[in-house]
Amino acid sequence: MILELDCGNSFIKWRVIHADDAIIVGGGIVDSDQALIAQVAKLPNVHLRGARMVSVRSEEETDALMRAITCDFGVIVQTAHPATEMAGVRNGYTDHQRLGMDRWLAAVGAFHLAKGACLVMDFGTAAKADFVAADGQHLGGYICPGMPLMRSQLRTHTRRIRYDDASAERALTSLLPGRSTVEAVERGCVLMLQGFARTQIDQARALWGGEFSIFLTGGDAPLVEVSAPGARVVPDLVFVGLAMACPLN
Ligand SMILES: Nc1ncnc2c1ncn2[C@@H]1O[C@H](COP(=O)(O)OP(=O)(O)OP(=O)(O)O)[C@@H](O)[C@H]1O
Ligand SMILES: CC(C)(CO)[C@@H](O)C(=O)NCCC(=O)O
Ligand SMILES: [K+]
Repeated sequence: MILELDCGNSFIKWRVIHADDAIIVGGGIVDSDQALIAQVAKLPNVHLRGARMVSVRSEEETDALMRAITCDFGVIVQTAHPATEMAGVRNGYTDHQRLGMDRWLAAVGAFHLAKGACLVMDFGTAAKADFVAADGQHLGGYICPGMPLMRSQLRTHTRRIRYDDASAERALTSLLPGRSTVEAVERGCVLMLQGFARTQIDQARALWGGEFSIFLTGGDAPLVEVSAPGARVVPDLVFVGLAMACPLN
């Protein structure tokens, strides 16, 4: 079995898969290294043969997690590294090392699945869009605050915006004009994300006409699905690219 890890800025997504057929044995989302180790250790009958990881955290944090996994589960952790080219995709950044590895792996994974031009949008702590042309050229992309960052900026920098997580969730049963603070903020931020998605799709259409695939990933992808008709929602898109970057067989 193989342990796969996607370390984002707020959460670590993990799963354990069978080495030969990639059948998923278990997985989850945790907010700390300790919680990750505890959850993986709780899975029954797990015999890890290896581990692979993508991280957008600092080198120190990434190394600490790698060491903890090696220490607790006895496997070496392979990490994905920046590349100028992989699986037919050419990195479009002037300095390829600067492109976030989560974006790169999602783009490579999407191009592998689409076998053609694709627009990849990832809605996590940050919202990201990346463009890969039909010939595999990555054209670059966009980064803006995602739902958690927009919401926390408003809460932090205003005095009268205060509400709890439970009311935030209730506020999103509709997107009509908000009639309370929580509704106004939560719905306003969702409309920002949806507007971001629509603008990216317009841009893809201007570049490629109708000939492209749209991929949505990240924890908040469901919030923008209605704005991207025909998009493929692939929650584990980064893992698709990760398996290509770190083959363990
Ligand atoms: N089970 C879940 N656990 C945690 N967050 C979730 C879950 N389901 C949906 N979300 C939402 O997903 C968002 C976080 O997305 P994601 O886990 O993709 O972020 P991240 O990987 O930490 O960020 P980034 O990829 O930008 O570094 C949060 O806004 C959260 O509300
Ligand atoms: C944008 C984030 C934070 C999203 O996780 C990550 O991809 C990252 O740290 N990227 C480096 C900056 C860049 O991609 O240009
Ligand atoms: K991520």
